[in-house]
Amino acid sequence: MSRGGGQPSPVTDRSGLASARRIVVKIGSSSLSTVDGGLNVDAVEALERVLDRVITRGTQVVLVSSGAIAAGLRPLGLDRRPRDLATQQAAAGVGQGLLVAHYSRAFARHGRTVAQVLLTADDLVRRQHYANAFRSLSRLLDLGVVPIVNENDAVATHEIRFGDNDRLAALVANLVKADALVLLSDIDAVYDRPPSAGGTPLRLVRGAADLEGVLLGSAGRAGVGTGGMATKVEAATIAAQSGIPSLVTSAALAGPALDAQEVGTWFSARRGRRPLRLLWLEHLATTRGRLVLDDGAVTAVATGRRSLLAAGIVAVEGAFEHGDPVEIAGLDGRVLARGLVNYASDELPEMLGRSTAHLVAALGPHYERVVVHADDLALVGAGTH
Ligand SMILES: Nc1ncnc2c1ncn2[C@@H]1O[C@H](COP(=O)(O)OP(=O)(O)O)[C@@H](O)[C@H]1O
Ligand SMILES: N[C@@H](CCC(=O)OP(=O)(O)O)C(=O)O
Repeated sequence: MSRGGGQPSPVTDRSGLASARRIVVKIGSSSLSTVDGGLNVDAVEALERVLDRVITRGTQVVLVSSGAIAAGLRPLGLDRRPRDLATQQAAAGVGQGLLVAHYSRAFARHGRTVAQVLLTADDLVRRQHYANAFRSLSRLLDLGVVPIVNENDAVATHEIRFGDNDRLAALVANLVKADALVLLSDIDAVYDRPPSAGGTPLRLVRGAADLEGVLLGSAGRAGVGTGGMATKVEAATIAAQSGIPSLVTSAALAGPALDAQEVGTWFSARRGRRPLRLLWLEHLATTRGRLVLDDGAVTAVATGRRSLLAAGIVAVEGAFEHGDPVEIAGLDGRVLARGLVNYASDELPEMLGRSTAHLVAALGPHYERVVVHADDLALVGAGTH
């Protein structure tokens, strides 16, 4: 889904943040937890003070807040983020309520109401679901409510999880047609190497070339954050592909950042933008298998942007159903695209390498000629600018 009417974001550099119409602000667990693992109520209140000021001057804010699992640790007697899914779900179930209770109290100090909005990946990629999520979030904003979004961790399974809220925030920014995405963490900027290795902050990222040689490490505080800087840069890239610029900075600098001061790392937006479904396919979908193509089919798909026909497929790997996401690779094993497949893995082997004329003769005139339609194909790295 593109931004409203395909209009580019009016925010082109940091200075635009001070007058943005609508922004998505994401805050990570590392900024919301105390050193000993509890929920940092001071941090919740500090963020509320900044956001209240921004909303008062006329910017609509959708807050994507992590911290459910972190907030659930202490009540469950856990001293670090659990590894297994069931305990993560339990911690999130306990922590999410506590987290939103703190936000409700904090925003009430300035007479504001918040709404908890829990999303799964499905809510953002299936057309009817995202229309629903868009309607709900838009209505909340129009009513002056601050939506507080998180992944629905208590029920999310490995298959359907975003796993990190950085990318969730980028998709939400696309969904609500935000002017900018602000990612708040425990570090003031993206550095050219992890902080343990020193390094210098990047001020501006215009595209992939500005990230060449940059080392993005894992989460800073063991047992709290999840994705580290890599998922923030990926989120900023997804947003850029949606025509939305991003700022990565620390929660401590949220005030100056939203007042458009020169802090953090600014990712400028790309001009063209891609539909939400293709962004999901390229960056988020869990693939179920792989189609291996001959060289001609690789060229047709990668260069010609053509649909994939059975004639160009030489092997099928994995077990998948009709409609599942699959990897599309060349004979050398390099993945060139991801796509939604029109056949199940057990239907394909007898079709491989056969021409369309042959298949029509064998399977009848109504058979689906295309194995992966061009509209359902996301070239890997295509959005890298
Ligand atoms: N190149 C880098 N630049 C900045 N931070 C980095 C880099 N590589 C790794 N990091 C780490 O990423 C951490 C932020 O990620 P994370 O802990 O997942 O934050 P959050 O909980 O806010 O999502 C920083 O504290 C830092 O230690
Ligand atoms: N949804 C999870 C957070 C996942 C996540 O991305 O955390 P973080 O890397 O701290 O932003 C939670 O609320 O605990």
